[in-house]
Amino acid sequence: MRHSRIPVVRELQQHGHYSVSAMELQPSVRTEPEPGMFHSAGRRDALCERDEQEKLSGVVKRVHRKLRRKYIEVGDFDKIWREHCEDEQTLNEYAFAMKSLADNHWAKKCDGEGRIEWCRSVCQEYFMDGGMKKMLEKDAKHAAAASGTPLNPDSSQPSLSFRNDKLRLLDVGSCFNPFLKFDEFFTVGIDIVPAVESVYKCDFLNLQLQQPLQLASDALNAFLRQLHDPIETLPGQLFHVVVFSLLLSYFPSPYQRWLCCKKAHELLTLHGLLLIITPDSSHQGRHALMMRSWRVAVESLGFRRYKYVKFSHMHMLAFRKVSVTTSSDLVSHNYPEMLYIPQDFGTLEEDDAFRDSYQPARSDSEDEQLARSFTELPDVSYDSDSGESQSGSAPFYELEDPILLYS
Ligand SMILES: C[S@@+](CC[C@H](N)C(=O)[O-])C[C@H]1O[C@@H](n2cnc3c(N)ncnc32)[C@H](O)[C@@H]1O
Repeated sequence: MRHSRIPVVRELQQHGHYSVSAMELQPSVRTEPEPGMFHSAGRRDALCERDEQEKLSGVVKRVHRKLRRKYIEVGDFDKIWREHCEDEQTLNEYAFAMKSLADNHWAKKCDGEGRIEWCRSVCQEYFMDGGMKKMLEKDAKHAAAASGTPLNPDSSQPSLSFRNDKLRLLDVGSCFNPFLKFDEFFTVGIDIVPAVESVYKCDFLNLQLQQPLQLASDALNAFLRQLHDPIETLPGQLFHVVVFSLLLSYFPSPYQRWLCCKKAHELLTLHGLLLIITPDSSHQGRHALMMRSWRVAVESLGFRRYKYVKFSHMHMLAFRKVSVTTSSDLVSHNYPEMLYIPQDFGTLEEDDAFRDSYQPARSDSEDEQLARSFTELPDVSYDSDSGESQSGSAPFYELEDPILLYS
């Protein structure tokens, strides 16, 4: 067997996909099951699997928690991040755990909630099945109505055809390159710690952006084929899709999340899509204000929301790039701070995507009760949503203090 240059893969090769013991995980705090509890080998297997899943998600959650704690204690994110990126053992354990969760647990039980499939279907609908055209028509109508001029029929026609062309997709925090298997994408997966060889090593926070290449699509694809590992620079306006799947909540500071969204804007072609998946097991209405706040922050960068869906453990958001330049005015608005998550305030909320799947966040009846108590109100501004979006729409006011937004 060829031994990989990637430590995580080497470990997988040496110990097999299921072995977590080699990772020197912290001992599990679960109590042993009562004798006679096992009614069948199947149940015993299920318990073993559950224990292992718990250990793996524990590794992931501990890394997130440690970063947050350090950020609160030290404050200097650059210093903390540098130290974090140098801590190879922790990073390798994390990548191993994440890949094992995806391969051996989420894939079997659909616990990952089909986030990758969701991204794929949004791209299909938007780029291939007329979604983008519909949005551009809607934009043109609004622009005409706002300016009081007649509608120009050419203004809504996208000049791009994706039927025969692959979509260039950048998967940031790719870990195990889940998009590689789809033919419609020319996938570039990047991660601070790749768990598979096809992912390039790259710290997105420190990625340098260059002037866009003025090249035809074939030449841009050729450019991507000859990328070298590690990636330290990329030209702007290169990708049709940028994916942040479970990435933003990794960072302890809202500013880092905002920086990532700003970079995504620069890396996307006009009309390209930014797909954000962020964990949250609570009912849709519970963090509706937070999601409204995210929307304002991301839209301030030159995006417009295209879709929003709440899965039981995640929010799924799609934003389309509607202007080449970023309009965000950092001085008079607090946009970066708007990309907050509950954990920023030292709450005990878990990283919900890594919650042990057998512990529901809330019972169904509690969920229903909450859903009933949540009143739908109309959106405050022009909404480019395709109609599929089902966000809870509490009235949103731009506040300077994100803590107020959260309360
Ligand atoms: C929770 S995992 C998500 C993995 C995968 N996207 C998924 O949905 O299963 C977050 C990933 O982001 C990576 N990551 C964190 N910060 C990063 C950065 N600055 N640049 C690139 N990758 C980063 C981590 O190493 C980790 O693999």
